[in-house]
Amino acid sequence: MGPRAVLIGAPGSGKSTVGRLLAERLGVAFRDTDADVEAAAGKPVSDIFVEDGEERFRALEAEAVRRALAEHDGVLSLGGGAVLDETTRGLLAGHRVVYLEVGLSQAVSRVGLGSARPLLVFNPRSQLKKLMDARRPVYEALAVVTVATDEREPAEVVDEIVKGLA
Ligand SMILES: Nc1ncnc2c1ncn2[C@@H]1O[C@H](COP(=O)(O)OP(=O)(O)O)[C@@H](O)[C@H]1O
Ligand SMILES: O=C(O)C1=C[C@@H](OP(=O)(O)O)[C@@H](O)[C@H](O)C1
Ligand SMILES: [Mg+2]
Repeated sequence: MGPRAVLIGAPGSGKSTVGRLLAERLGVAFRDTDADVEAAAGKPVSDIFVEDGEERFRALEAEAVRRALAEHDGVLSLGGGAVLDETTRGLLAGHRVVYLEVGLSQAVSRVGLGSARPLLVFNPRSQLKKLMDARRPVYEALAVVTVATDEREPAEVVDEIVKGLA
C-alpha cells in the first residue's frame, strides 16, 4: 500500500511541519527520514555532515527512505536532498509523491540564518538558490501532486494536499 503521502521539496518548503499536520488530519502516523537517519546514526544531521561527510549522510538517507517506503503507511516527509539518489527516485515511482513548492524568499526566511541545515550555513540565500534551481526539475518529475506554499499557512497547505490526493 505504501505511505498515504510522501512529501518532497526544498528545505523550507514545509515538508516536516506540513507532514506532521497532514498526518494528524488523516489520523495516521508521521515519519520524517531526517529523524530516522538521526536515530540510526545516534547524532544530529549537522554532526553527521561534519564528522562523517555528506556522502555518508546520503547513504544513511537512501536506506532510511527505502525502509520507510516499504514499511510506513502514514505520511512520510523526506529530506530535501533525498531525491538526488537515483535508486530513491526509482523507488518513489508509483507512490503518492507531493511536491511542496516554495519561492526563494520564503524559503530563505523560513530556514532562517543560524540554520541547523549544514548545506545552508554559509551564504544561505545563494546556496538555496543553487540547490533549488538544480533540483526543481527533479521534484517536478517525481510529483503526482504539486502544492504552492508561498503566502499559505501550513493548515492551508494541508487542505490543498488533501484535495490534490482525493
Ligand atoms: N506554509 C508555511 N508558512 C509559514 N512558515 C512555514 C510554512 N511551512 C513551514 N514553515 C516554517 O518554516 C520552517 C521550516 O519548515 P520545515 O517544515 O522544517 O521545512 P522542511 O522540512 O521542508 O525543510 C519552520 O520554522 C516552519 O514552522
Ligand atoms: O536539502 C538537503 O540537501 C538537506 C535537507 C535537510 O532536510 P529538510 O529539507 O527537511 O530541511 C536535511 O536532510 C539535510 O540538511 C540536507
Ligand atoms: Mg524537514
